[in-house]
Amino acid sequence: MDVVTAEEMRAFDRDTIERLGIPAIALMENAGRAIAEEVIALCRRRASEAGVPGGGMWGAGAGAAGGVVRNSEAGVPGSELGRDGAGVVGGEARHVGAGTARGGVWRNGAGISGAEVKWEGAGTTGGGMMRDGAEAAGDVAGALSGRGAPGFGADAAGFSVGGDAALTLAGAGGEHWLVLAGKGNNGGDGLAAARHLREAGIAVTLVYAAAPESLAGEAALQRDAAAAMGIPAVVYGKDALDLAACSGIVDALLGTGSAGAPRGAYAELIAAANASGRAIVSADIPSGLDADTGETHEPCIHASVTVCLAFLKRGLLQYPGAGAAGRVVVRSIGIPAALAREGGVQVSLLTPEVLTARLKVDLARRRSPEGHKGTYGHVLLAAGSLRMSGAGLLSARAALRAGCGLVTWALPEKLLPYVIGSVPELMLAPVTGGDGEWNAGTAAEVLRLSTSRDCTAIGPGLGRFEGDTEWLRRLWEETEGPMVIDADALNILADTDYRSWSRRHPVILTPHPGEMARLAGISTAEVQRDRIGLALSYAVQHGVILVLKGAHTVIATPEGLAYINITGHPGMGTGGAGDVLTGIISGLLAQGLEVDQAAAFGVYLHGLAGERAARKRDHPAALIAGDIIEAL
Ligand SMILES: NC(=O)C1=CN([C@@H]2O[C@H](COP(=O)(O)OP(=O)(O)OC[C@H]3O[C@@H](n4cnc5c(N)ncnc54)[C@H](OP(=O)(O)O)[C@@H]3O)[C@@H](O)[C@H]2O)[C@@H](O)CC1
Ligand SMILES: [K+]
Repeated sequence: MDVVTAEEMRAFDRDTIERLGIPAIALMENAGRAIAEEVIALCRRRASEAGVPGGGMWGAGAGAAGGVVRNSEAGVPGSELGRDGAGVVGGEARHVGAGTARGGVWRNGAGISGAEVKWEGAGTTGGGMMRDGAEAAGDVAGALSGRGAPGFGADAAGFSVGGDAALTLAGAGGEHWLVLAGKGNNGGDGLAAARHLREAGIAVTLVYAAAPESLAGEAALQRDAAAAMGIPAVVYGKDALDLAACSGIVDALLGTGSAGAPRGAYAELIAAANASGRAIVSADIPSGLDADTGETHEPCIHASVTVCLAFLKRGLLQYPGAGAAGRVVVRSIGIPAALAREGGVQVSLLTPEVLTARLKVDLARRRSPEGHKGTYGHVLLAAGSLRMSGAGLLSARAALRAGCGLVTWALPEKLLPYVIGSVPELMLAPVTGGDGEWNAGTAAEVLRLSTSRDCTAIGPGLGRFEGDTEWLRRLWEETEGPMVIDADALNILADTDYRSWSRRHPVILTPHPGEMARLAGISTAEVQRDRIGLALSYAVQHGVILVLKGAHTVIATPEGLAYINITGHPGMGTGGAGDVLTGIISGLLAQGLEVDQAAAFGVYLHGLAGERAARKRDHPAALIAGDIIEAL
């Protein structure tokens, strides 16, 4: 699934309209319909959660409306893993559930679902929508075909008629939605949605943020169509308005054309919508969100559902924006997906589909029936010091669990008596250093050890020492095969301009945001401001694969491509989890995966294992790094 910037989105809009000749109003109509369908799906979900058959939530719905958000924020029903309920819903997700542990998360509603998920069926969030829809359609067909009447079996009925299930809501009369419309095309999308909601029997009131006369182009056409249908409208600041007096709110104030913090009436409406406690469905992005960076301006809509149009926007994957978007549904509006490929979109969501189709990873990790330990590669790990020997142990064990044939752990010799036997499958290679710390003189020993190894991982628990820059420089320039650099080895790099160092083989850097800040010479807050943008520019400028860890880890390549991972959960913020990731990536490299494959697949597997491990605990916070290894 492609992830775009606002500028890329505008180019694809233009291309579709001008080159393919699809009228802009057709795209807006499709957008409006998609938004209306998701509003109706939300009404159905909360009705079924409240045990009200078919809807009719108005009144009792006040609590339930807010409840969709509050419950998922508390991890219920969003996920037993305590995620914030922010998921991404989209077509490729249908590959997710099949045969992977991801299905478990998915069932809890914190995963990916989407338009196409409807075909996937039971056990998914989207499947819930479809079940409702299918039943509705079936009811109509059943009634019309005479099913149930004596002498007419279902198969005997030769004629049936289905309804427009996704735009049908039983008990719609109990709903009243406000559509907050800005004066741009985002507002136009909301106005188109209002007509479909009205058609479904839902009471709708339009709330214009600006004078309706200020709307232009397609948005003005939508304004006139809504008026011609007699949909009631108020103008903010002119007419009386109580945002709490409704069962839900469509946020169509600002989309990808917005710039900076919401101003004037827009800001006031956003604040009032958030304060209303009602469920909010955002058109394209929550108003107040920076569509590219994920920064949330003050104020920014806190949506229950965001109906993202055509392509996933970067800002919906980056925190805090990802937290403000709620459940994200990516809906097609008639802009061909191929435009993203042709347009050179750099960023993809790391789905199983992307792993197999774009990165050519064998998710099944098939092993040769005649394979032996030599077939699956040998990792050399230079890690651990007296006070941080556990980091080395975790990395080494994770590499073994990731499936490599052999791991040799090079460690200061004083550690040997303490770690010997703790992982019997490991080979230990003590290097000189009486005090349990690394020293500059060990470079030659590590180099000797590395000659017959498939990859080298350096850093977990390494510590800093006199002459460490020259030590790392030698390993960087002289080790054969790919290299993974983590933890203190990253801090060594941060203290020098290593771009002048020569290297014939690829390197993967795995910084957490603090290490990234040191590498890039900026603050951690600046790193987090636009993780995707920073990871991409750093990877390209430094010629490395960069794994920027944290919520939604970014994997960026020197060729300027990035993958955003959404497996994992906040319980994985625990000491040693990064050491485990280094081990997994190294273990995959040793098995012959290319650096981009090993980095992306490693991050993905690490998150999945974290999810599996957390499910075995009473609470995800109880997770420790060793649990992740055992869940691999
Ligand atoms: N054919 C297409 O293009 C398609 C577009 N689509 C949809 O259109 C959306 C993009 O539409 P858009 O480009 O019209 O911009 P949009 O987000 O509605 O806002 C612009 C308006 O907001 C105003 N404004 C800006 N910043 C502001 C602020 N901070 N605070 C207050 N006001 C601010 C600005 O006013 P100005 O400052 O110029 O006076 C301007 O009037 C996109 O997200 C998707 O939903 C889809 O349907 C697919 C087809
Ligand atoms: K919006």
